[in-house]
Amino acid sequence: MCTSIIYPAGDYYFGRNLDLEVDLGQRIVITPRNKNLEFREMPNLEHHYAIIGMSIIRDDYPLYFDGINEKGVGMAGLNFNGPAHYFPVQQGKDNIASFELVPYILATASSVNEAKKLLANANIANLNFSDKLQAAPLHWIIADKTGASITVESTIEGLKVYDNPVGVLTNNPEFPRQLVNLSNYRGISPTAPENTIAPKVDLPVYSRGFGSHFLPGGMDSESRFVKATFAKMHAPVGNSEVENITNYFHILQSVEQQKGLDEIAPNTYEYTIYSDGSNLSKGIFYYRTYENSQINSVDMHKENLETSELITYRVQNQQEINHQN
Ligand SMILES: C[C@H](CCC(=O)NCCS(=O)(=O)O)[C@H]1CC[C@H]2[C@@H]3[C@H](O)C[C@@H]4C[C@H](O)CC[C@]4(C)[C@H]3C[C@H](O)[C@]12C
Repeated sequence: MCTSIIYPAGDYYFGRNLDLEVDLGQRIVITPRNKNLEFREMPNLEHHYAIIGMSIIRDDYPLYFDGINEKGVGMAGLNFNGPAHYFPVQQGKDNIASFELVPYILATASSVNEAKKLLANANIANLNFSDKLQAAPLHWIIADKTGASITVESTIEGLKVYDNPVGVLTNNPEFPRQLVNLSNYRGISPTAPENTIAPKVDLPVYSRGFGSHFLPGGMDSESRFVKATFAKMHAPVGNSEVENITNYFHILQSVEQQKGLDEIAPNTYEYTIYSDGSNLSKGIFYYRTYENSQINSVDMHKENLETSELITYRVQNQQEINHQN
């Protein structure tokens, strides 16, 4: 499972938890402005916005899981197994393969509004990157540095682009159903509720945190959607970049998957392989991993973005304990 959020704190911070049972060997990849990006059914992009994010590289192509661009647009692909449906190439449409969608949008959109325009005539084409890397069933969240956010879902009914008023995405079911389900938790609150069930009976508030007594805590997608929304909506705004990115990771940790809790096959468990988040205005990419709780960062603007070759950083996966004696 995965969870993606946009967190407002003066600047906006965007990223995700990547939950899976295997580490795919991803790296932090910067696609500079002059890296020729090829698309199966669309014209090549020789010059475009620079991108930074988590990705694997195959045949010199960045297969981004999530990322942001230099204009402050962020995008993440999350599993959508079941409802996801991609279509044959269609004449008269902008045919984009699912694995091309993140690089395509981030290379060309400077805002969520521009992304919407690009998607207006899009068809997510059922093309595989290769026999080994077949199309993954995904849906996507796109957000920008103004705080705008949309969800993109290609189902049997066609391509849907929804405004995302909570700035959260997890997995199944379809996005409108996640919002309907959220209504069930209208009463969840950081403060203790009034006794409305039996006002004349003394029902003591015997514990702190009463307002979130009915907050779901499961690993499933609906539970994470509700919990991440609650955590995000009530997260404080810090006074510095460090405070803000610290708050940001606390939100994602509220829906982190610990090893051993989500068995997807005998003795095989899904877990939060990495969490990442970027300051959309500053172009700084932060991440932690399951093994390394320290927050690491890569600033895209410290690289020469006018170049034409992919730039990669190894994911720091080693835990460094600060031994104090
Ligand atoms: C599995 C990842 C999503 C994590 C997630 O949502 N897990 C929830 C599982 S579930 O709901 O509980 O079943 C997705 C996110 C981005 C995906 C990758 C990117 O789309 C880039 C390429 C695309 C290729 O077509 C397939 C390999 C791949 C490298 C994808 C592998 C995999 O599907 C990734 C890594």
